[in-house]
Amino acid sequence: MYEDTKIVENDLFMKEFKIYKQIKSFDDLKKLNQCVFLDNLDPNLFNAIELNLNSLNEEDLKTSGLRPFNEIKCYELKSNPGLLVIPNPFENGYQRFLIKKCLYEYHDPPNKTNLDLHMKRDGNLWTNALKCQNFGEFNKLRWTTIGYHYDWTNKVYNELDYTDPPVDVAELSRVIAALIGYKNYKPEAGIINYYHLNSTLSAHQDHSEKNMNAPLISISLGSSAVFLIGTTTKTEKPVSLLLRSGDVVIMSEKARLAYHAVPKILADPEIDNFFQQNNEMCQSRKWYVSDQEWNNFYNYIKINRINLNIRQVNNND
Ligand SMILES: O=C(O)CCC(=O)C(=O)O
Ligand SMILES: [Fe+2]
Repeated sequence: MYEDTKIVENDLFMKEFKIYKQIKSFDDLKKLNQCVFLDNLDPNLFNAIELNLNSLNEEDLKTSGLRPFNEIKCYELKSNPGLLVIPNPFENGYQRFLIKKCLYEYHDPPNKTNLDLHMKRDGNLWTNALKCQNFGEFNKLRWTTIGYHYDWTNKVYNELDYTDPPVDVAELSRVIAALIGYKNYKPEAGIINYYHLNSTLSAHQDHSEKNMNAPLISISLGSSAVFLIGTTTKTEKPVSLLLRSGDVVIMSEKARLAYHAVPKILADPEIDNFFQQNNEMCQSRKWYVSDQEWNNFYNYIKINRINLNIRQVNNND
């Protein structure tokens, strides 16, 4: 999925990728003055998209850790129709839970990780990480697959290699899909990407899914990423978006097959803001993560990024 070795003449996507890869800090990024920050969207670049509760009710949003309906905003990038962004729609504190799940649980067998390609598991990866300085082998974790496990060699989803996606991820993605009008969305596969500050993800299209009509839903957690979103050709200059913890990107319709990439991960000077929780309100929620428990997850996530990427693979009957 991630390899796109096609050499293209006049590759403007690559040109941008190289510019952003060299950036060292948030200040550098701001000086460049080209990357779109989602907290202050330029109406010349984005259209507001009307969300719809459709078959949902406020309670469905609440159980998925989302804010009340009227507080969730969605925008479409005018230059790339179908590319939607939902700037952090989560309740305060809910991101702690998602991060905990990605670090502690979602990589457990039968889910697969890149580490399984060359080592046998010996207990839970995160429990082992905490016994080591600086998380030890856990730093080598690059991806976990859920649902239909992706076969990276043959670039297909393996029909026979399926485990139900985690319920919280499945429910959350169904709710997000419904809000943008996809009432029958089936979250059938997912990739959880784990990035260090010097990781990159090169330009690619996600075209292994049989179903190209269902949107691809992507949730950013932890450190920030410069995300490049282009069109179906690399000869067009991509737009760069800064994705911060909690931001949701949706690739739908014409943007479903757009080239995209992550040239840069940056430690976010405002990262603490995304994980604050109102303890009185949150303690009753099933997703509550106490400050004490949060500490180790926080130490990892302040210098790493997690991306949860959910797809429908098959066509609806
Ligand atoms: O990390 C991201 O934001 C994008 C990940 C991605 O494109 C993928 O997993 O296919
Ligand atoms: Fe992708």
